[in-house]
Amino acid sequence: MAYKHEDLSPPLDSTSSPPPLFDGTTRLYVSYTCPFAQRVWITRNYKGLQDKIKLVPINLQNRPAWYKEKVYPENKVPSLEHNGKVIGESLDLIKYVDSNFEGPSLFPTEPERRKFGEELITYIDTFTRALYSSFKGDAAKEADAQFDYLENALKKFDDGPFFLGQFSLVDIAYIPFVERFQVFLSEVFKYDITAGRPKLAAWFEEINKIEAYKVTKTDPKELVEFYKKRFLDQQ
Ligand SMILES: N[C@@H](CCC(=O)N[C@@H](CS)C(=O)NCC(=O)O)C(=O)O
Repeated sequence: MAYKHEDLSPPLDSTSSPPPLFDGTTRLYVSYTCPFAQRVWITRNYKGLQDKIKLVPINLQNRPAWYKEKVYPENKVPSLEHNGKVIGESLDLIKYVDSNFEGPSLFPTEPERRKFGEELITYIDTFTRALYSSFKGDAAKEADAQFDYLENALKKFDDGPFFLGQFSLVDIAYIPFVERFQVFLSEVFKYDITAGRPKLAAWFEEINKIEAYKVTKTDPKELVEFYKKRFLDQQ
């Protein structure tokens, strides 16, 4: 199926009025640069739900007060307005969107693949935390350990280039963070995450061909500036 192109609307800020909340429209609130929101955005795109789930971008730096007051008291993105409720947490949301909407299934049925998929999804917080906290220390050493872990995981099922063979929620959970680490490690530490890791190289190449993901990618220059300030205290 051809990928359906959509124009992205500008983020809503403190001067914007709220959408007509709870009118039966399903809305996915995101920030275009948030890796957690990106997971749900990719899932929605891959399942071809552009017309069923309306994307509502929020400017997190200048947030509309109604977002916390009327939509999501946690005041974070992503959140999903569906069937009169609002739910959050990206890892729960990708499963929710996969199970409750039409489109290709993004989690296998075979028990061994499901179990491995759950393990990899559980590991992701360890993966991201270890890398973020290494930026002020030995980033290359930690990157070696974390990307070797992914390289090994990619060896488990060899009937496709993805973690569970075919493209799944596991790839979607990791890619927003791998995208950012790839850019930052390469730019600041001259570290190539795919060097000596053929499985990871193939995974990264294949995922970068997926239109549903490509349209969600973050601007690398802005990312480097943002991460330098946030993790290295550099202006
Ligand atoms: N555990 C949450 C994390 C979401 C999150 O931290 N989102 C950030 C943007 S990337 C946010 O909304 N931050 C605003 C805030 O914490 O006030 C998830 O997986 O959805």
